Amino acid sequence: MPIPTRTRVKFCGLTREEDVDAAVAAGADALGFVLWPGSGRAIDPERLAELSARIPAFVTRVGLFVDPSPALVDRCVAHLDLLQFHGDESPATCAAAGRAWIKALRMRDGLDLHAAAETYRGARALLLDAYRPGVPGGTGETFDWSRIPASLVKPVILAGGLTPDNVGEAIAAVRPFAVDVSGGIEAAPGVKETARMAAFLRAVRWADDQRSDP
Ligand SMILES: O=C(O)c1ccccc1N[C@@H]1O[C@H](COP(=O)(O)O)[C@@H](O)[C@H]1O
Repeated sequence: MPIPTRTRVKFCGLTREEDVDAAVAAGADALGFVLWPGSGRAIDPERLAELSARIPAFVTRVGLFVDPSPALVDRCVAHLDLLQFHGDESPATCAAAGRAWIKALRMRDGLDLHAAAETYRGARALLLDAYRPGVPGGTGETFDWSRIPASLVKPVILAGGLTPDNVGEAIAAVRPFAVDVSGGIEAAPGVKETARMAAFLRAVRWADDQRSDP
């Protein structure tokens, strides 16, 4: 797929009205809500409905799940534009709700991204995150970006330990379709910092301006 000249930005793990409003005002393309109860950033479907209702058109509302029950997805889906799966979900499970979806892959040794892109060909993109055994994501850790092949057939959303300080380098190295950040814009789990969100977006725009793609 063509490399975008503007890297899309998703802020994930929002739990507060003021952070949603600040993220939209700052210019985020997508906002993520963690619907996995094991996370310190988790919200329930009722809270999702409240926060999602504040988000204007053209900002994508993303729900993050880890091996969810069909009932949980059912209760959330009306408030979401896109589903993000971080567990061991099969392609059929990801597609079952009838919403657009993306699949998160943790970069454990031996992962074949070309094969995964084929397996999850129904995904709108692959989100690549760091691997820590026993933790489904959101670790705040980076991984070796040189492991990402340039020729993947799916758009890449780069995640894992991104911050305002390293996202420019990450974009230069990977040229992803989008970047996704949670811990790198937080004061505490689920509590975002407006200044860090703005700094992250500035760093992305600066990196985009440096690009010299054909
Ligand atoms: O944020 C969480 O708590 C979380 C829990 C389970 C799976 C994924 C989770 N977050 C996602 O992980 C990546 C990287 O996060 P970070 O920037 O390293 O903190 C990102 O996609 C988050 O949405």
